[in-house]
Amino acid sequence: MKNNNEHFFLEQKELIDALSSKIIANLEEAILHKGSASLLVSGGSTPKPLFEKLSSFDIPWEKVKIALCDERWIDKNHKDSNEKLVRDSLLVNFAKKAQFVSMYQENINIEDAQELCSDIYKKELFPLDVLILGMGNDGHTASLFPNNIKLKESLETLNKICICMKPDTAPYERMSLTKTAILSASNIYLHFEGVEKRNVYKKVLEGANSNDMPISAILNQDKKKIEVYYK
Ligand SMILES: O=C(O)[C@H](O)[C@@H](O)[C@H](O)[C@H](O)COP(=O)(O)O
Repeated sequence: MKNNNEHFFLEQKELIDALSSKIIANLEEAILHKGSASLLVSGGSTPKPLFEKLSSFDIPWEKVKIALCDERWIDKNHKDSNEKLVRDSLLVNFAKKAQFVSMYQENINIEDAQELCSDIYKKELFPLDVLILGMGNDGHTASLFPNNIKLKESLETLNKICICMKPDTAPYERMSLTKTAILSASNIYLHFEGVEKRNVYKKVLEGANSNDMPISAILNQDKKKIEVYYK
């Protein structure tokens, strides 16, 4: 693997302790240097314990803006909404004071919302300080899905920050950061757990095609070093 740093753990607790400490250190450094920080997180089931741990650190969260790498285009109160997950598990404890910047825009067609989301992210969150990606068993990351009609554009565009995609293999239309936007972040983490995902990761290390496994486009590049935390 090109530039990346791997951190393998046998226990979830060890992984969460190590990853959360790194993220908190990045946020504190950004706050020290710029007076504020942005933290971009992913949804799904893996990050919940990490979110809970992060929320327990007593840092100046009022100077931190939190947002999503990708969102399902459903009501904010829907059980599968990533915003709901973040509000319920990260914007609690000390992190209650952080500001959340929504990706989901109510009553707007997802196609029409691409530009609006890009503008909001540019104004509120850029430059991105810390970004955490997850990975699916099919090799998707954020909402960049394999063999999708919009995948090529999402991996190649240099101008767009947000792009919408309708996965063939997962429910709901999604809004996602593009590859360019993801790689613009100063500190990029990939967090995954379990044997199936370790097998996907192995295929990516062997050079899997990014059309089949979009995470390959993030890991197999020379622009940014990715910190990979896994068990
Ligand atoms: O909204 C989403 O679905 C995500 O942001 C997605 O990219 C996620 O990180 C992976 O699908 C892993 O999800 P799990 O942790 O549930 O396996």
